[in-house]
Amino acid sequence: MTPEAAGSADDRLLRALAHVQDPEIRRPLTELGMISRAEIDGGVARVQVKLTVAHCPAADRIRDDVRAAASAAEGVDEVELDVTVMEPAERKALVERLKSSRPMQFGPDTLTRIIAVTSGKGGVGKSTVTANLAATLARRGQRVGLIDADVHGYSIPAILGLEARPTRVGELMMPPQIHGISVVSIGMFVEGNQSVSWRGPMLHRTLEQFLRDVWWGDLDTLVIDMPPGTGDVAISLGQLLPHADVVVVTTPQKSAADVAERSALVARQTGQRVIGVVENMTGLRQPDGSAIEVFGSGGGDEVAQRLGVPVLARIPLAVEVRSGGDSGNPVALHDSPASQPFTDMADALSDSRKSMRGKSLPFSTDR
Ligand SMILES: Nc1ncnc2c1ncn2[C@@H]1O[C@H](COP(=O)(O)OP(=O)(O)OP(=O)(O)O)[C@@H](O)[C@H]1O
Repeated sequence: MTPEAAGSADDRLLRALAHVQDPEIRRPLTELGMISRAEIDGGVARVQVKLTVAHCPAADRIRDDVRAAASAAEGVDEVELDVTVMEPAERKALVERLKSSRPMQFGPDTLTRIIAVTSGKGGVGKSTVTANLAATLARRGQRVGLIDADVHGYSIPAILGLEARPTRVGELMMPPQIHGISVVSIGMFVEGNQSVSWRGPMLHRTLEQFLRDVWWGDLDTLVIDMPPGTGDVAISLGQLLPHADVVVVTTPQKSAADVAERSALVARQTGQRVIGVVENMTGLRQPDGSAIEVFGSGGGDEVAQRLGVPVLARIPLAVEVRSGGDSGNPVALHDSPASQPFTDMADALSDSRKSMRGKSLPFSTDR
């Protein structure tokens, strides 16, 4: 007899249900108090599920997963499922439990790798690079979170084809998921296509909330799309996440190198570790194999050299990269020549992680 099959029928049913996770909270329903009844009576499994909130976007998935798990339990021929919603006091108790189980989600000893993607100026493809990096890591089976902190140019939801907003469970926010990535964007908190004109303290509080009140679950990597430049958000995130790794995106244009270097220096001043440069919009490949250097050449090397870090990847201009972002299906979701540079970037980041472990770095401000 397998351990699963041991014990009373009700115990067996409960153990089978313990494999079902809440897709947003990413913990077993049994642990979250979401299974309020589980019994087997003459081959009929009667299960009561309590959703955390009414209109829970994950309700259908939870219902299907519970039904499948209960059906698979030994001695079950039929499943009767009753789906209700937690009482406010039950929800409050759950939120308290969740909060106390992770007092500092991304504190200095977090196991989550934090990668902040920054650039000197706008329009160099920082959001495109960030979204495609997140998609590449998610395709590799990583649990990936993405914060779109680009206040004035929030474009991550559009690039990923995401319209949903976070679900509130008491004081916690459950981030919507798309392509296997949990996403929170400043754009999800403003109506329509309005611009955000918040001042520093308001931005700081919002970022703090993203890190504290959003339930990210256990992430392997948290990727952050920073606003271009050296403004309030860069400083706030430097203070909130001094242990983040920073990647600088630039075009090959030499004139872009100065501003790109400045954004990296701000990151360093807050103690963040600049780990490399990504050169985007490198050459436009022609059918004969040659490339037109639309934005010149050498910008990535120039920034990398000044900062003393490697060029992690060079991403050519490609119609597929642009159209993937326009259609909400980033190119990195599929294997193709245009998605290969993002694979290279993810490999280089993983190598940089390995080579950094246990090493002290040549910059006094780096950790
Ligand atoms: N490698 C590429 N090939 C083709 N088009 C690209 C490439 N990278 C980015 N783009 C396109 O360039 C435009 C700007 O990209 P994106 O919005 O990612 O830039 P950004 O640096 O995040 O800008 P901002 O900081 O102003 O929000 C988009 O239309 C995007 O599709």
